[in-house]
Amino acid sequence: MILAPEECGCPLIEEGVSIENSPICSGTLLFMVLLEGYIRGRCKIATPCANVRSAEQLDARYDFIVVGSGPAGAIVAGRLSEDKNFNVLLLEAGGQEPTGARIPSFYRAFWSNKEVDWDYRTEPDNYCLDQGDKGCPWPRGKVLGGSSLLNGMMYHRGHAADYDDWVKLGAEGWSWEENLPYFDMTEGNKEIGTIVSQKHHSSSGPLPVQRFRYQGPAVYKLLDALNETGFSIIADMNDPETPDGFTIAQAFNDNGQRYTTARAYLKPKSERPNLTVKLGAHVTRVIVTDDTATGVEFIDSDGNSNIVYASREVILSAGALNTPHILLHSGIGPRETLEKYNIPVKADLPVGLNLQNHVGVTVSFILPKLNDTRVLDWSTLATYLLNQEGPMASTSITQVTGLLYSSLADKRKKQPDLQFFFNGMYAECSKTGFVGETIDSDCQERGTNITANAVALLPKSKGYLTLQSSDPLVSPLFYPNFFSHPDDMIVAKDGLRYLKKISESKILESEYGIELDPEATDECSETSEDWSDDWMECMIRLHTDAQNHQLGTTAIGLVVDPQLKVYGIEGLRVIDASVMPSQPTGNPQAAIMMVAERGAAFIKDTHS
Ligand SMILES: Cc1cc2nc3c(=O)[nH]c(=O)nc-3n(C[C@H](O)[C@H](O)[C@H](O)COP(=O)(O)OP(=O)(O)OC[C@H]3O[C@@H](n4cnc5c(N)ncnc54)[C@H](O)[C@@H]3O)c2cc1C
Repeated sequence: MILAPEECGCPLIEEGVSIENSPICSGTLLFMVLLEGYIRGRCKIATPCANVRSAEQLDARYDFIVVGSGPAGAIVAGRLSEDKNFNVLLLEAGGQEPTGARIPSFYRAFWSNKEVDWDYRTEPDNYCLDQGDKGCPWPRGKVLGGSSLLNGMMYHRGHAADYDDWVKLGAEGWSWEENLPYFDMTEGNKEIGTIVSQKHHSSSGPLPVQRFRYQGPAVYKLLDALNETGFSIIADMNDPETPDGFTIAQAFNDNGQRYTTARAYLKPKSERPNLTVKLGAHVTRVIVTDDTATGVEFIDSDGNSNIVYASREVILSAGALNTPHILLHSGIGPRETLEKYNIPVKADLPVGLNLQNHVGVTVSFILPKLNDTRVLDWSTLATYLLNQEGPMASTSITQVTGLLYSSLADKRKKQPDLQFFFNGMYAECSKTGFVGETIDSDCQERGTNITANAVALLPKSKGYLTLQSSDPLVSPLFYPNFFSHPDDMIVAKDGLRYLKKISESKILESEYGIELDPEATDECSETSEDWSDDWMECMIRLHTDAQNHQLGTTAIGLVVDPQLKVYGIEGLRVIDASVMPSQPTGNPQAAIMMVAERGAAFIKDTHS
């Protein structure tokens, strides 16, 4: 490993998965090996003194056991351990945060890497047909920081009407006004007064939020094209006065790096002796004795089974796909499922049902007037290493997003039901680091490839997850039932009509010569006219965009009460995306963090 000649204050430990063999940049490439060494050797990026370390030994008993260190679990463990009287254990199945994941432009680099991604897939049905019969990919972080280590970092609180919908679904006390102070508790916005207003943001929370340090010409060209097409360009998608339009999103990042809740809320043991973090601890079940959760069972990284007890509460924050899995193996779930797998029933509850996710469609375009060359090279790397600036400090055109109304939306509610994303031109891979290296050497004439997504934010289709084995280490089965409600298809097609308009912009035509990518559209274009109704349906089935915003699997009112306590079981709460009764209309991490702050406050109120 090549170390920078800086003094870090703590030893630089080589840990966490490397980007060298990332599927985005397949093969071991000398340039990427060198880059990995440079990144790990930079104190400002590796921050060895601030990192949380995994405990070697555990006590037999803690006051609280929190399962999962994603956006929710890290906040719960962090907040509870602020009280010196509480002894808190945080168990996380995954390992240390890879240093490379801090680089915004590498945000896709760890997807499908089984060392940091649960790498789930839905059961095959009539969607995501471009995946063959493999279902839709659902990346999920299995690592300190959870899915906030794999995500696009966009900061969005959703709209007031989203939370009014929660109240209607039984989440008493969870209205927009009641949630606002908890949104504020998490957010450390660094652009108040410049990009966004104090009225809708807070600067006092521990999680830094701001635009990426780098935008670049492609981002501004795209915004010009959107403007030309007639869409509003807004400064802040969290401002209720400008609910629809396109913007450069603010994101969870600081000093040119991704910032996870684990990094913001969990402290090294030296700073917080009452907080113990154990990595590589895969929790298999909650131990329930006489209707009370008394501890958990987990398998450690050596494959040994362990039990650890909780004097006060067990809190499940393993995410919307894994929390219900743990509950089912603990005997909490639909009786029929539990009996099928000979799991003694502790509480007959609809765990795993009500699975919801945003869903839409991906369209690929080529830009023949733009050379198919890599953004990452020696000069980009040098800029990043010196000042954490340049293309590596951003997610390229992915930082642009938009919220619009479909034909089915009720505009009076100021709750846009379509979101748009763009992908491509990332500084994420290079073989040699030479300026001008082409991406696809067989097809240099083709031009740069980008994709755009239109996503339904209030889908009416609901799915479920269930067990496929009595072995808790075997993943559950996911049946999202995408587009089972016909309205969702109408909304997705409206989204495609917007994308058509955008792709016809004069700016995109004159600057880039934009056209549909025949490789990704031919299958539909052979049977129907481009952008016709049939073509759109074909595209939606083939190139389904199954988002990563799963929630609702242990919803308030169904499985937990409004204080997030599991019905019928003492000492057990769920605090993560699972409890959200319906979708926020936007990226959900900010809302999940709000849920975590509220959940931690409920626990403190109960036990202080
Ligand atoms: C690719 C991708 C892009 C996204 N982009 C955005 C975005 O730009 N903005 C946004 O707001 N949201 C985004 N999201 C969504 C957001 O990241 C998730 O909704 C959020 O991370 C969920 O938080 P959580 O705490 O509920 O669960 P998770 O983040 O999934 O965390 C759960 C944690 O629990 C651990 N765990 C699970 N099972 C066990 C077990 N049995 N034992 C021990 N530990 C366990 C996991 O390893 C994980 O660390 C994206 C998600 C993905 C995957």
